[in-house]
Amino acid sequence: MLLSVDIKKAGYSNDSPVLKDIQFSVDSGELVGLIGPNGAGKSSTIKSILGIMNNVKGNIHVKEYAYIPERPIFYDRLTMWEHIEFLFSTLDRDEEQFNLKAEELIDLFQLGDVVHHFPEKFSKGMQQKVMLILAFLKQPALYIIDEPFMGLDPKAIKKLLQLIEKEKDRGAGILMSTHVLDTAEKICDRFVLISNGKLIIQGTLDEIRSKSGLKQGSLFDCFDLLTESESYVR
Ligand SMILES: Nc1ncnc2c1ncn2[C@@H]1O[C@H](COP(=O)(O)OP(=O)(O)OP(=O)(O)O)[C@@H](O)[C@H]1O
Repeated sequence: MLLSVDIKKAGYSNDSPVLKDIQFSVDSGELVGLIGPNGAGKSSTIKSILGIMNNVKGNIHVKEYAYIPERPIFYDRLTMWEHIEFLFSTLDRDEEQFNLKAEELIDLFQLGDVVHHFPEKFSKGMQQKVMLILAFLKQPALYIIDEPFMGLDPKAIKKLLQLIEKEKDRGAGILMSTHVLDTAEKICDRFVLISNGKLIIQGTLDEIRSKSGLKQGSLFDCFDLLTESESYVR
């Protein structure tokens, strides 16, 4: 198991939890989609896993990971290549192979012309590509990816999906939060649906279809139905 989450309660302050009873796991070779409406608690779940949420009750076990945030963050005085060199200095890898892989990824995302520029000055999509390059260079056991599809152009998305497939074949696990349900439906092995800080349902698309009574439904149809009935319960 690369990630196991058992959150009893978590919140930004002690007295008002934003997450309650959230349990799921990610195994080797799996892509798990973390989905839910705005404000459902996806980012808070990810923050709890990263250990940056102060008030978490429960148990979270996580193997070595790379986190790809929705809003990229860089060292403002380092060029893109210096970020790559810095990453190398933290890993125990063969330099020649690492640099070859770096060049391959830079070419793949067509950032060769700006390799010695500061990512701070890049467009949002270019910044996201740099984050992806750094994460895929690290080759961790687990990837935690926060909404990768919003800033990337369609070609970059296709390349990202190919990289994800390769990493799954290597045995990596991936937890990915997203609102892009038609893409999620095609690529995720399982889904964890949260709403109002609670786990509504989890499983494969077929399991979610049968639990929601929509045998032919799309992920969006199931999501729509399940989050609607959730608000009736409240
Ligand atoms: N820094 C914060 N301080 C206090 N409350 C917060 C903070 N960030 C988020 N929240 C609250 O936690 C709840 C869950 O928000 P979260 O950001 O986890 O949702 P999300 O599912 O990631 O939403 P979105 O799809 O809009 O990104 C919301 O009620 C939100 O108001």
